[in-house]
Amino acid sequence: MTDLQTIQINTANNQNEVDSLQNKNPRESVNFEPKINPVNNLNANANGNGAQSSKAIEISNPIELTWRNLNIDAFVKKQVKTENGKKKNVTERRQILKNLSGTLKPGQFTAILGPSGCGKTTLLNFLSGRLVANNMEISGNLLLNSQEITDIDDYSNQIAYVMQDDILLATFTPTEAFKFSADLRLKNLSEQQKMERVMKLIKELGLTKCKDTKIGNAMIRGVSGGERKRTSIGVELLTNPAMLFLDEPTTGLDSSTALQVVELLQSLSHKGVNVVSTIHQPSSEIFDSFERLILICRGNIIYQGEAHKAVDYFTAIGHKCPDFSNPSDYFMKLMNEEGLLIELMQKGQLEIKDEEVNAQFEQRLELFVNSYRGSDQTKVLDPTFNQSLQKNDDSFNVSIAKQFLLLLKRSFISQIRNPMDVLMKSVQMIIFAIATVIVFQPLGDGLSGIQNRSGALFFLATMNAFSSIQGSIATFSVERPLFLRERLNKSYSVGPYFWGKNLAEFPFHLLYPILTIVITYYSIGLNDDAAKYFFILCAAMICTFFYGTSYGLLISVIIPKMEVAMALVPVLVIPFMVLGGFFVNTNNIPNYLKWIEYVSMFKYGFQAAALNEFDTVNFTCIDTTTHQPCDPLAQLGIKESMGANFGALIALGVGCRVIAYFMMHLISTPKRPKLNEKKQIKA
Ligand SMILES: Nc1ncnc2c1ncn2[C@@H]1O[C@H](COP(=O)(O)OP(=O)(O)OP(=O)(O)O)[C@@H](O)[C@H]1O
Repeated sequence: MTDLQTIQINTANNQNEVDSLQNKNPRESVNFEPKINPVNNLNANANGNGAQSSKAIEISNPIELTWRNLNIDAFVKKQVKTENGKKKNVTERRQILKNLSGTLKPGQFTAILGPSGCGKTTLLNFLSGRLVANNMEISGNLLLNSQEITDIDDYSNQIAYVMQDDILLATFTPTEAFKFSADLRLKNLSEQQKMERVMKLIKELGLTKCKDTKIGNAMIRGVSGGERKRTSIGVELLTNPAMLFLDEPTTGLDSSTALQVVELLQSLSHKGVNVVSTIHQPSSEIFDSFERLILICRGNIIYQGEAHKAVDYFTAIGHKCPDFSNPSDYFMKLMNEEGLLIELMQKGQLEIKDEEVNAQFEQRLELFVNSYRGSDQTKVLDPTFNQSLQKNDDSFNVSIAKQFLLLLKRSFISQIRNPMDVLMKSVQMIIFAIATVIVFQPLGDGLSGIQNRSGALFFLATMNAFSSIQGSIATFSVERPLFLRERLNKSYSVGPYFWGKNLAEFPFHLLYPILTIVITYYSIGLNDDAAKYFFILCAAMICTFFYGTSYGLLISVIIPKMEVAMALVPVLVIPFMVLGGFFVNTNNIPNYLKWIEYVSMFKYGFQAAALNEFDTVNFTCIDTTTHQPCDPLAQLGIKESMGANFGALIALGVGCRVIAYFMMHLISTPKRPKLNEKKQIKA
């Protein structure tokens, strides 16, 4: 690498630096020397030495992102009263971002600040290609290295996004999380190169101390909040993105951890990454580490430029930040109606009305917007880079087969690393099985024998169906954010995830039903004429469990919130149970409810179990209606054969999984509003 290519970027306004970047071969990798590297300092502390680590982050194609006259409107429905006093639904256009122009340059750390609801997240999500909404209209121009583009998503392999919440697999360590991401996304590197990159990144991010500690969650004790955030950032840095977006990365962290994270972002920018972050309530130390600052107020930019010049700028327009106070706190007060109200009250205006405060705030905002538009800040927003960038090809990084193997392995490891989960479910099943033994043993003979056997078998089917549905909802609901994040990253396709997950969970889906039958079968005295009856009941309960997990998976894919899905379980399951052939004789079910009976996992599970049980057991009782020996199967109204019951359980289970698979596709490819596409809105 030539000296010219090893550049320290501080501000891209320096024309020499811009020229050198533009003239270099785009395929060649530039290793941006950090001006300061607090992460290495962190490292040095963690490792007890000051050795400089070699760099894992090398930016090959710097990205400069520019937007002009950007307007984002949302169409929202609201109710209004008509002249005759009636209520009417109308659709209102609400301006979220108002004619914004701006630029984000490589080698800079830009912070976006503004009060809640001002449009920070909307801007960040639009610029990163993550804006998801079907009620938005967007107009304006978007330029990437001076080239007009229509969709930033076409360049998503050069852009990374770190969400506000750290969505990581709790049972994995930072090393494993990085390695998994590297295996999926870095197909051109050998195993050794991938491992080297992972280890370098761990070092650069100051994660050496906790590299083999589980990431953890509320249930599993794991790494600290700051380490988790740095792991989240690291997972996105593995692909050497030229641009990094972060949504409120310091939220929920204590001040010193937040500062460490911001210092990490600063050091990344010094390596050439274009770092952009929304930040909530930065301390003055954090504010000092911003290079560029964008202040947004009610959808308008009111400051865009070097962060350290912001205080002087606002002083010049009549708003001096008091000495020794945090500039970001002061700006937040300026951009907030409540801030103005406090100001007015401090000046003795105690009786001021809300409308008056709002009017004064509007005046203040107008002053800010006009001053900004007339200032030098708007004169330096033109693009300065013109190095061409390659669009993504649509292929995944590794083959579908490799994705499947990696996801299968991860799912399996995640299951066995969660012994508490397996233990809790097993204990639950054991308790239910013991309860069955206590209640139903001995089963007896005659009419009561038939009743007890039917009851015991229906209880076994119910136990397996309920626990499988609830377990499946809990599993996917917890995994859902991770699945969505990885899908947004284009890490893998839905198929490998789906098959990997299903296959990894399969052994556990055998374990629970077998456990219940092993405990109950001989203890309560079910059909012991031949061993095959034991195995057939096991198979019937496994198929019931399979259908239950499939149905639970479908519920959890359709209903995003686990609490809601769990709360709805009784409504979504009890009808199947009531019409499952035990409580109501199948001959008595009205036609319009028959469809519930036909898809009931309780019905087929119970019927298969009953056919198995009553195949050979003879009862010493006489049916009072027919005056014939009792025929339990006829009494229960069972018409389907054993094969039909097994077939129905498997077919319905597969059906639910197929629908769940397509729903997974749907939820992980959300609709994004297109730039300059007019929206047809019904009045
Ligand atoms: N799809 C949408 N439909 C209607 N209004 C929306 C939509 N998305 C965002 N908004 C509104 O746009 C405004 C800006 O939202 P945004 O999430 O960008 O704010 P923010 O500055 O990030 O706020 P916070 O700091 O609280 O997250 C808010 O008033 C929000 O209610």
